[in-house]
Amino acid sequence: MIYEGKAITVQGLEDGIVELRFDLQGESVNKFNSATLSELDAAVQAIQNNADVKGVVVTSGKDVFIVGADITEFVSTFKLPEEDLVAGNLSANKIFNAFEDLNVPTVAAINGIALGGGLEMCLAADFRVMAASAKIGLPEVKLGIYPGFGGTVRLPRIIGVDNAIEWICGGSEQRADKALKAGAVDAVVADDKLKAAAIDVIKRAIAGELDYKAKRQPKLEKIKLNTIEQMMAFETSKGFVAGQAGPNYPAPVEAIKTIQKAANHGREKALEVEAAGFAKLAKTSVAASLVGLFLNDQVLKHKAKKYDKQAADVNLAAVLGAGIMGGGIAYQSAVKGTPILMKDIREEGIQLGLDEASKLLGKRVAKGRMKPEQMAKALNAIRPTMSYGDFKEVDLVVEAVVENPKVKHAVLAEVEGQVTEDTIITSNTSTISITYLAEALKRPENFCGMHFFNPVHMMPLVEVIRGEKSSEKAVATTVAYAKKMGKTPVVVNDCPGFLVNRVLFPYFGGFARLIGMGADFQRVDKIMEKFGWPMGPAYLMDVVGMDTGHHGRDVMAEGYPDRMADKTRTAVDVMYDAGRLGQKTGSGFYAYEMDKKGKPKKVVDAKAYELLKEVVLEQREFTDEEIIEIMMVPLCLETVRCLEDGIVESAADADMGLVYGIGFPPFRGGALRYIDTLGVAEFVAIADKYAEFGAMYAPTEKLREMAKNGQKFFG
Ligand SMILES: NC(=O)c1ccc[n+]([C@@H]2O[C@H](COP(=O)([O-])OP(=O)(O)OC[C@H]3O[C@@H](n4cnc5c(N)ncnc54)[C@H](O)[C@@H]3O)[C@@H](O)[C@H]2O)c1
Repeated sequence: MIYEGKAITVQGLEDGIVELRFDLQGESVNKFNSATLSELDAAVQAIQNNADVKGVVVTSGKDVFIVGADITEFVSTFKLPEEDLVAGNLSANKIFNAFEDLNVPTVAAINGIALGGGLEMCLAADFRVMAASAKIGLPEVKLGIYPGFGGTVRLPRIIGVDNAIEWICGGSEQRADKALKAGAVDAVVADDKLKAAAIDVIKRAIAGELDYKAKRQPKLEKIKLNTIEQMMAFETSKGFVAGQAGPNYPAPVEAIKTIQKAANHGREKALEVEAAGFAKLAKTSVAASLVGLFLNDQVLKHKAKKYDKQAADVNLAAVLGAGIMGGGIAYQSAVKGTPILMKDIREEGIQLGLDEASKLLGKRVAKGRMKPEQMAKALNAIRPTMSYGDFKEVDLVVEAVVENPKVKHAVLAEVEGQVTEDTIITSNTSTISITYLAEALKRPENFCGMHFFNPVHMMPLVEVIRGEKSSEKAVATTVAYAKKMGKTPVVVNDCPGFLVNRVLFPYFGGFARLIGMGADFQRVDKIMEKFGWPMGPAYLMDVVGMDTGHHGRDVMAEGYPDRMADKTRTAVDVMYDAGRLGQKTGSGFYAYEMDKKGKPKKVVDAKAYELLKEVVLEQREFTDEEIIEIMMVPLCLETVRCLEDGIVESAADADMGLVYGIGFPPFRGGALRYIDTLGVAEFVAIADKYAEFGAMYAPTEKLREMAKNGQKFFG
């Protein structure tokens, strides 16, 4: 054994060839944490000091090569001053350089996945052999940063600038065939031949058949493009990538600028350019938010896993109501492998649900993401019915009939009489209290909320709502079924609107207030879209449907009369009364025309402005910033209340619910992260500016305490 650490070992194989093996003790995958990096330093030195070594094969003892950096370490690292971050990257790079500069040939044997720092390790080797099933990539931009272990330097010098920009700015994983074609790897072999093939490459390099020094040289030099070629490559891609990423995600464009700035330098200087740009990105609030989001997602996955033990199997599900939601739920369940009965009381309802499912499946087939026979199988897994015939076999029911408490009470009691004593019954209600709905049931312990978002196949969130009497088994089974459907479940406690709608309605409340004070809804939409929302509030209301918004607002007003009951008629009342329900009726705040692809396209409609005059009570001037504040403060404060009231268990649950459920701008991390970014004290001061607007804008006592004590939601 030449070197033995907790993450890396180096030992002789045959004929002077050594194996440098990554195998992080106590973990299921290899990660490039700081301890592994120090071990790499020591391992490379041990190889340098051993005159018998003739070649190095880098392998992994796990199913994957290296999944990337240990992102949990980013939180504290990114808090360091910029110059310390630069110094940290440069000293890490010294280790990779020392490996690259070994006076013997090196090869990486890539199995499973090699991402981020994992791929950067491979790029520092002379040769790369890849298993056919493996994937490689540099996904750092997804965290608001770019590669910092030499990826922006080595990759363009290996696969060319255009390819490197595509890989780094897209952040996606590349399959072996694409990696080979781009020249990122030298060979692709069957998975079980990987190590043998890598050893063979090293033997040929030792024998002089393969010139490892010639292979190494371009990585040490400037990029081989002349001035005009460079301009073409960099300037064109900058425009394109900026357009794709949008102004709120700076990392991809910064990556291009870095490659460009370093293009005419050799390795050492180029790495300095990379480190400087990396440190700048690491200090942005975008990086903090996206890293936070990644870690919050891990927290949720971990929590959901804990429910596995108590969950019962769901081999057959049923959905009541084949409407917009019921059709979507049936599709999602079937596509992910759980057969489902779809019951409605109307024949045409069932047909609509089936049509929607086959349309979605057809799209997947057309995009090559599904084979026709898989489509047939999924369609067969949806069993339409107008009776309770097979309900004795059902493990879990999702009730998705109209949002009316009386109808829901009747339907829930009816279905309870048709299923077994163990069947879990859930409701997809958007706003009605689960504890209240449970009053219709003989076995309320078997009941909880399972709140999907529209469109079901696209939206990642499912709120699982624990009513007062819901058993852990009911919650656990629902969480497990949501996971099986490919969704991210967040468990919340019961209250009107649960987490997501409880928070969303105050946001609409802010919107109503703005309209009442004379703000132009189109301007509000534009500002909020620039802020990062997928659509502004007026457009969103049109998509959700004015009837849903109107009804939901009433339920919320009843639940939280102090802050959510409107004192005057609002823009939504006006639209609703005029029958302008939004996209579904062809007009709402906007009018809708069909574009060439048959999708509704919004256009300005003077009639809407005419109608709104009734609710415009004054004419105030607003800056863009004020509009953002008036919209965001109520949403953020309600999120704080949900946390304080124990509706959500943690800040991570709350923020992920908002990002996954209503498309809260991911680069802002969620409502609580947004407050942290502004500073709790600054946020409280902003809210206090609007004290005249009443309880919806009033910070809680606890938040004021946090502001006073300099506390944050995330450490
Ligand atoms: N549409 C959304 O954006 C959305 C989002 C989340 C949750 N929800 C909730 O999902 C539920 C359904 O909403 P939707 O938008 O799909 O409504 P929808 O009107 O499109 O569909 C309701 C369906 O239920 C059927 N139905 C009525 N009574 C029934 C009964 N006794 N048995 C079986 N079927 C019956 C109707 O025929 C209709 O097909 C509501 O509780 C709603 O609040 C809706």
